[in-house]
Amino acid sequence: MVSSLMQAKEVTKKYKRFSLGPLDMEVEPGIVIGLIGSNGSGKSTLLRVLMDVLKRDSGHIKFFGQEWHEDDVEWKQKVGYAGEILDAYGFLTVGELKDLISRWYPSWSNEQFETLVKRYKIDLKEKYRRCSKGTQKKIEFIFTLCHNPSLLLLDEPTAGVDIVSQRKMKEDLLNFMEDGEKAIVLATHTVDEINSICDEIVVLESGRIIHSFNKDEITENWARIWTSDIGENVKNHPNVIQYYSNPCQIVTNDLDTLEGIIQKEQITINHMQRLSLEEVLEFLIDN
Ligand SMILES: Nc1ncnc2c1ncn2[C@@H]1O[C@H](COP(=O)(O)OP(=O)(O)OP(=O)(O)O)[C@@H](O)[C@H]1O
Repeated sequence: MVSSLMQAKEVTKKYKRFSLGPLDMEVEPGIVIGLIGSNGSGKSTLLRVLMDVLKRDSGHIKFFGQEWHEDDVEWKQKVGYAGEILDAYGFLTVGELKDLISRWYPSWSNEQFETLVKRYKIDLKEKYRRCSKGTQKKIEFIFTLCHNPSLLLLDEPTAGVDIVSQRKMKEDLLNFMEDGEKAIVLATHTVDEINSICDEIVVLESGRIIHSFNKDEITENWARIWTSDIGENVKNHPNVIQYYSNPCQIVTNDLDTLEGIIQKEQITINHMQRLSLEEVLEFLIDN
């Protein structure tokens, strides 16, 4: 088993008014990474650069332990990428698209394709461009799964998808992860997806990774504490994310450390509550 399915080092991409990176990222087997950030923070650009759909300006990217030559296709055949790249083939029916795409993958499974087409109720005779946005998302999702990839890079795969299909997609992603050797990078704005699928969370802001956390660590360490008072040492502590003075309330990203500091300052803790994942994500994206 390779120790790293994808490794990016010092990767950059510059547009006229936006720069991605320099950025390091590693994807290990068995891990689902939720890539989050406000609109325009660079999530799609990052996935496109990783997939070589968009040429990077500098940096190194390895897939499956190797730095591939740009003409090599072997690594691309082991990665499932959903990033709205099928629009150019919109004049084809879904069935014709499948004929085209399947030829490119030696490990393509028609059986799995047929199962998923039934599961998501896709009409193979419909032209791709005539499919609704949500249906196009489902079709792209199906294509990413049918060639037995080891790594999925998914750009908001459930955006615009009906709730029943969203649930099915979540189930399919959890099944995909079952053998513990695969991985997913999932750009998403959906807290429920992060909650139910992701193990790690990477936060992008203005093209840079500003946080990278294990999800369980977040929910253990972030808390809101109501106190009798707030001294300067507490206010200025690096683990205090926000405070209010009336009534005294502190938001921290390290509960153990803050409890120690508060005790040392002889301040009384009146009440304490762990933050929900949603609240923490709002702080991470907003600050
Ligand atoms: N072809 C392009 N030319 C110039 N700038 C671009 C191009 N494509 C994207 N950008 C800019 O790059 C920045 C990042 O865009 P990107 O689509 O990667 O963000 P995102 O985090 O995926 O956003 P969202 O959550 O809205 O999908 C934006 O400021 C966008 O305007």
